[in-house]
Amino acid sequence: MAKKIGVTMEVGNDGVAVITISNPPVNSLASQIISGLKEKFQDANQRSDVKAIVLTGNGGRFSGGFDINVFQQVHKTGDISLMPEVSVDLVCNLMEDSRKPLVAAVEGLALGGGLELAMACHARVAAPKAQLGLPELTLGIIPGFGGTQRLPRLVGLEKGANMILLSKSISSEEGRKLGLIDELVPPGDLLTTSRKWALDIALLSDTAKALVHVFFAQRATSKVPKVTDVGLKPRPMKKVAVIGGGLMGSGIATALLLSNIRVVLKEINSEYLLKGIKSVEANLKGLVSRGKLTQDKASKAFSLLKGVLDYSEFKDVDMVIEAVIENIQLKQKIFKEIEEVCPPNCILASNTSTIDLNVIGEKTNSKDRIVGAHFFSPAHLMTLLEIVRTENTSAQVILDLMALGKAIKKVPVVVGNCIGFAVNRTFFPYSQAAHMLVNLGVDLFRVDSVITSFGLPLGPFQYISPSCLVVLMLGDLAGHGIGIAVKDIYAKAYGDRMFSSPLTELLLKSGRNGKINGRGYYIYEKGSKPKPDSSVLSVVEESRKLTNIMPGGKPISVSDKEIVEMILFPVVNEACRVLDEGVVIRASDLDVASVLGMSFPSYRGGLLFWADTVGPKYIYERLKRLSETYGGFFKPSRYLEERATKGMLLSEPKSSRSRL
Ligand SMILES: CCCCCCCCCCCCC[C@H](O)CC(=O)SCCNC(=O)CCNC(=O)[C@H](O)C(C)(C)COP(=O)(O)OP(=O)(O)OC[C@H]1O[C@@H](n2cnc3c(N)ncnc32)[C@H](O)[C@@H]1OP(=O)(O)O
Repeated sequence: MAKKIGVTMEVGNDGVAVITISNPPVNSLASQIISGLKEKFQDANQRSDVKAIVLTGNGGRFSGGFDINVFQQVHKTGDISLMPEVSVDLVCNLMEDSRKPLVAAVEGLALGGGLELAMACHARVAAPKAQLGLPELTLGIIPGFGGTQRLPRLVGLEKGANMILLSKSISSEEGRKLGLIDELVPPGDLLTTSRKWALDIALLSDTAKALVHVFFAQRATSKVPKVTDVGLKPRPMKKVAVIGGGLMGSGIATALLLSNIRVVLKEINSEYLLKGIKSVEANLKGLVSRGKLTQDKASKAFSLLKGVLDYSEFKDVDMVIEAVIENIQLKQKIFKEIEEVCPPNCILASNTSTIDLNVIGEKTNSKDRIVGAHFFSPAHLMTLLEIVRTENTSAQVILDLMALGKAIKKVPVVVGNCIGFAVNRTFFPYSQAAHMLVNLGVDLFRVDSVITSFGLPLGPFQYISPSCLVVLMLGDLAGHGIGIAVKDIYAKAYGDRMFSSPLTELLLKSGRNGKINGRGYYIYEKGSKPKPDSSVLSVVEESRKLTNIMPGGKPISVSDKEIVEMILFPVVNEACRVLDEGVVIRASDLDVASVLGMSFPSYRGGLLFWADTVGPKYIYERLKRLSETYGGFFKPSRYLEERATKGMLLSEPKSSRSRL
């Protein structure tokens, strides 16, 4: 059968034009191939439906280089005009200067002009064991498609010169190591990966879309209807009192001091007060040692701190931030006291992450001044500040706290008052789902590994939601005793969709309280990475016996993708309820909060942006099937069902305004 010679172009639904060289057996660059390439590149650059271009060779070979027969003809005839003009108009103008990204998909071999064409592309994806080289000197010529310039820039001058002067080829594996090849994939994935690369370079990638979304979403958080658009001006916050010098209180105090705000730190006795002051000092020292703060600035900040054991310094404070333990009675007592001792316009804020603010302020007559200032631990480092408003909180107070948040380099996100507010409420199913999977027989270290591969910095068993008091079954980092303390509060509010696992209690009973005492699911030793503690598996087995949810007593078999879905889809589901109840002003606020508060990968755009890329319909159907198998924990929310069935995105604004 006559061999098919030519250059073809196919444009896929993804907008990628695949240009293929066909000239068996080595796809040598004969004159008609070169003219064909010129024509296709011009066409691809002109077509509006083409977003990016992939160049490849037919028959498992990219190209063996320029057609040596032409050289032979020139030798015979002396007619140099037989040499097609290629370097400038093809390689430079049409390829390197292409307005659209151009990726070479290299298989088999790319030699001489073949490799030179590949190097004129913006990136190169190769299959294993491809032969790459510039053997022109074996023909008595030098590389004429720009290879003498591009190869050394890609692999370094020494290696490049060596390859050219010795006509030495390398494999695509070595090319990957040297930077000549950008990604190595199996032959079957070559075109798919090359297309993705081409689109990524075109900045049409999901990653680019996600990060641009987060950029604008973060700026949108400063627009709060009826607060920032009614002509109010924020009042200066020169002196702030922090009640409670524990982990959160000392972190909050540090954040305030770093922005030159005078801080009065109150504790109940001198021992706790000294501890709190030492914690602030340690926070500042830590910043200095990490080069984030000069010693002078640290000393100046520390000089603005005053420790007290009573309210004598409260008479001229602009704001009080309560940061004591999550005890309702204690908080109510404190709020009653500060209402009496503070100026009448002083803002009365609580750092609570769990308790209803209306309950906290129950014994006061200052409902308009009560607000949540929910920091995330470590409070002097984490940038998210949830500003929790009740239906009584005044716009001025919200505006003042937003301004203070910005002044101390936080990203304030205004949210509504419910158990867990926005982030903690949304993410409480995160750890519970992980615990369910482990009780269903899935290896807990695998769960952590899958979730970190998805993009969260730590898995649910090592992770802690940064506010320290967030989700019911906390990871090692916060200490498991805390998680149990808030469990009942969540159970009361969201009991219909919770999974209760004895694993945390069993872990505590076995003397493992997480990083606090060096052992949790992992072993923590100073200076080394946490190591999975295989001895914890006996505790896991005990939990599995108690919950007895493994079908037929046998561990379930799930793929990594299913693990991600079983853990994050319930989180998306709860986010839908948060949207439905108007706890956030807009979906993108929750994206920002998920990224800054839970370290959800920003390159996925935040929780709801990611969910919309997965597709509400798919999420709804998966949760429906999971709820049929595993019960109400996965039951799709009304909002999700509605959006899925109407083909709407989760992030599309509700017709009715949020309750904020
Ligand atoms: C003299 C003119 C003066 C003017 C000079 C001005 C300079 C301006 C230059 C402009 C363009 C320059 C572009 C570039 O820089 C120059 C080049 O690309 S030169 C070519 C570089 N490539 C090579 O040297 C590769 C040579 N080929 C091989 O090494 C091997 O063939 C292979 C590719 C590794 C495959 O090996 P095998 O699988 O063993 O197969 P064979 O070797 O048997 O070959 C099969 C078959 O293909 C023919 N063939 C191979 N390569 C070419 C080729 N590049 N052009 C034409 N034909 C080629 C080979 O002859 C066999 O043919 P068959 O015998 O089956 O008919």
